[in-house]
Amino acid sequence: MQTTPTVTSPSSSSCPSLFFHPKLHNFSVGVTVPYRPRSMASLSGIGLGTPKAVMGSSSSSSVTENGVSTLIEYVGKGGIDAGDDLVLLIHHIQYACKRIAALVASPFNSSLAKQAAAPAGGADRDAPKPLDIVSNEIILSSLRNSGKVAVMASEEDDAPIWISDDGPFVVVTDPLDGSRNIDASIPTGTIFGIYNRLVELDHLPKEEKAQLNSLQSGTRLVAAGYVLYSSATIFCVSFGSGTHAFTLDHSTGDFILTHPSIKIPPRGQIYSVNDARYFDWPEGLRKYIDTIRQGKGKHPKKYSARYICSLVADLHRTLLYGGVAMNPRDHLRLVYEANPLSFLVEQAGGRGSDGKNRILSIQPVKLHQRLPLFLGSSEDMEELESYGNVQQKVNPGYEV
Ligand SMILES: O=P(O)(O)OC[C@H]1O[C@](O)(COP(=O)(O)O)[C@@H](O)[C@@H]1O
Repeated sequence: MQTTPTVTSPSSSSCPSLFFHPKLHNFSVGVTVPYRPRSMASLSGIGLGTPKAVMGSSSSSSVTENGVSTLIEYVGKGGIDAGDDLVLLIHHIQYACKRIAALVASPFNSSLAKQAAAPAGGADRDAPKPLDIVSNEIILSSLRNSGKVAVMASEEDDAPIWISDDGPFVVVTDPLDGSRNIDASIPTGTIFGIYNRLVELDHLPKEEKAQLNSLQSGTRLVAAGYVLYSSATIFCVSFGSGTHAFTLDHSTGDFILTHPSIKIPPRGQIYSVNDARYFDWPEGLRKYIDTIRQGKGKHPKKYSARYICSLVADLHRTLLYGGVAMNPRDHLRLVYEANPLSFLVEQAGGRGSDGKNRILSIQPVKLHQRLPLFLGSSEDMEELESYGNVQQKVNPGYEV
């Protein structure tokens, strides 16, 4: 029998002391404490410009006199002023993600990374691993502690969990994506999307309103983000005005704005797909990949392949370098993977599609709905879709 490791609440003394915790630091909404880096020397030369240059013209400055902005300053009153409720929620999400970052990197948790016990009839490559379950518990406890969440819908739970009647937000999440490769220290990530609670559904039974609140269309996202656990821990987020990435400064426990207003290049030179599946692909997708590999597409350069097999990591690279990241079979989930990531890509100037339709305009009908996913540079996406038949219908199930 598989035992689920217990997760202590963030307020317990087992929290790594390195990390900022709202309760321990007497966090109170509305009070903005300017970030004071411990050592400015360690921050010089990281490419942070003047406040205006850092924030772009559409946002008010969220950068302190030191020229450095933390995630919390960015969302707070000195920055985009996302509202006290959302600031508090983001505070708790970033705290949870710092705990997950510590967990996936810890030498003491290698047993947690192992595959879940194989069920009778063979191993299920999609079965949750203990680290998935612990990460889910970490996120859930942070959302509960925020007091700002009505419902959490997670990849790891069969149904959404109703948390609080008066929480203003709904959170959808994949707590630890890419965990199948974690034994080899491959990058992993947390994905989340935030919606407003639909107050018009308040009168419904909990189960029903939990479900309907979680099935909101991606066009209604208030914010979305991912946290990449890799050589750096990166919190990439959008509140509907650009996509911005913050890198964890391990010396202070703060996420520092390092990639303001990310603009995905309109055209890249990289495609990202599991091309061992080539012979299960439809004609259109084969032709597209064959064409760009040979430099015979609209961009007269030979494309390179990169595939980590970890969605957050593959998307992060695509956002920065351009190109297209895809999983053409019905594998990735609309609600807590495709929608939040498409929101981020669109906010960076790119596109998210199932090969035919814009992801954000697809109405979810069930929580764990799967679909083909294509994310990337606008020109690459347009060229890909022009091949028509790019969705992989053959889905035999793959062992690895
Ligand atoms: O086996 P495929 O089709 O290459 O799928 C790999 C994809 O599956 C994922 O591991 C997600 O699958 P899970 O949500 O089941 O963990 C992604 O991180 C990765 O991009």
